[in-house]
Amino acid sequence: MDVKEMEEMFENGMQSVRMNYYPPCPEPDKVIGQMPHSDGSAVTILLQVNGVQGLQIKKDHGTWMPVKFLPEALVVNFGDTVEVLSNGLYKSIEHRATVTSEKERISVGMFFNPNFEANVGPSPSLLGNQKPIFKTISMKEYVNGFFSRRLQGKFLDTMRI
Ligand SMILES: O=C(O)CCC(=O)C(=O)O
Ligand SMILES: [Fe+2]
Repeated sequence: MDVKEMEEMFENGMQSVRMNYYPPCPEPDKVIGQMPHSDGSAVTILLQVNGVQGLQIKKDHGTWMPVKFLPEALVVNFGDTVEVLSNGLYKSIEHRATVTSEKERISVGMFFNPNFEANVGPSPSLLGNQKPIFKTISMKEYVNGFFSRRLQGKFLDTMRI
């Protein structure tokens, strides 16, 4: 991606944090900590605070795979913004959080986003002569759209052409 284009988009970018507390549940199979979703961010960095496993990612065939907890490690994933920017080349991973019957679980997600002057759409410098598969919308519309729906599935599906 053209450096200038990236700088314009991400300089003074919006960062946000979500702190998740999942209490234990006597019947963990009947509940979900966090619904399946992909993040709206460009990049997410997740800290699993207290060593309890619970994050799962959706693999190609729709099967849920646990992400092994590694002490002192961060989990890094792409969100919808990178999938849109790359015109679908890099996928935002769908994930969910499960709970256990024994112990609470705590995680902290840091979300790295474009600034509010930016537009979110396929990057002109990456696109070349490919056909864009996503619409371009303002970051304000993107954030409003993302947060006015349930955290479920992939928000970028609403941007497909
Ligand atoms: O708790 C986790 O492991 C995942 C949290 C998450 O997906 C989020 O906050 O967006
Ligand atoms: Fe997430």
